[in-house]
Amino acid sequence: MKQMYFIINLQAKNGRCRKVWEQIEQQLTQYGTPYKACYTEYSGHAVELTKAIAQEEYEEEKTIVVVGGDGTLHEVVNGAIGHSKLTIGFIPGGSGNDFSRGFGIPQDPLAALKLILDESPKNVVDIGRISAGTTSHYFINNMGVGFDAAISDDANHSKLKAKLNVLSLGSLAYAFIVIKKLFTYQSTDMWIKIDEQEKQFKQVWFVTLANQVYYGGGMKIAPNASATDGLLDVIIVHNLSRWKLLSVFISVFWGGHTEFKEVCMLKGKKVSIQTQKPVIAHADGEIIGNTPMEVEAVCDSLTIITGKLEGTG
Ligand SMILES: Nc1ncnc2c1ncn2[C@@H]1O[C@H](COP(=O)(O)OP(=O)(O)OP(=O)(O)O)[C@@H](O)[C@H]1O
Repeated sequence: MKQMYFIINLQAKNGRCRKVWEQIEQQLTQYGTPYKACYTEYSGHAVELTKAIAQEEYEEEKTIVVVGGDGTLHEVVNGAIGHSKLTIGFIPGGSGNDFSRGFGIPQDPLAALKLILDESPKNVVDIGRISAGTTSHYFINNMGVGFDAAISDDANHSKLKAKLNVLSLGSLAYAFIVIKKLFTYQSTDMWIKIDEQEKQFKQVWFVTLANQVYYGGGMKIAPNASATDGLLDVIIVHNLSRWKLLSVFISVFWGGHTEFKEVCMLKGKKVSIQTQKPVIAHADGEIIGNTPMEVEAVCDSLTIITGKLEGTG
């Protein structure tokens, strides 16, 4: 039988992931399912735990189930790269949970566990590789440069958001951060090369490279993205006033932003982003540094347990 490991971030969703894990633990005990539980103790720990599990001496394939948010999954993906005997499952326990939306995983923790225990379809999916200088970084959902990364940066450090999260009002704090950034963020010119085509874009607010449809907690940033097409969807928002940017940002919730002439929707395998001055970037909502960056869709690199994938017909 496959060895099953759980990597759990009890701090996800401001500590409310603990309740999710308690439910899962209870169910596993009821089923008599053997497993090992590993708890993350600090930021970056899930990368180390994943690498250690991958290297454990055990002949059979292993399944690592993440119980937490997209940030914890992001770390597990980065630890799992290059280990072909690992399969990854996910039980949503975070605030955003965009991965579960895009990869057809139920939001209900027990239903997500059932999907894993039923040996549901395993899909080999694409991921994105970001190269900046000598370092490489991987993402499963999306990466972004500019306004949205600046918002993620503020949100990750916001004391107000942490306090309001406890009262389930985290999105109020997020809206406050968006408005603040709307008045302070400075757009910049960028040179974006997609496969062999290079183009200069004036006053770019943000560029998102998406492997799946959702980001920012349910926003349909890339309605046509697919994690199995070998390509990244490239969304460039440029040359518009602060007020129009707000309309674009709001319309992303239902995918209406694609109708704006200032929103350029492209697809490609290799994308290079150069900017007039260094611009902050995120991968799956985690800040990873500044431009310039080279990004590539890496095919067939990760095996995950999913529901029905969007964009696969
Ligand atoms: N024990 C810990 N203490 C503090 N931070 C931790 C701990 N374990 C993991 N982390 C960090 O917590 C951050 C947020 O976790 P995660 O993304 O899983 O939850 P979330 O932010 O609530 O969900 P989402 O990303 O879906 O919105 C991650 O960047 C991770 O590195």
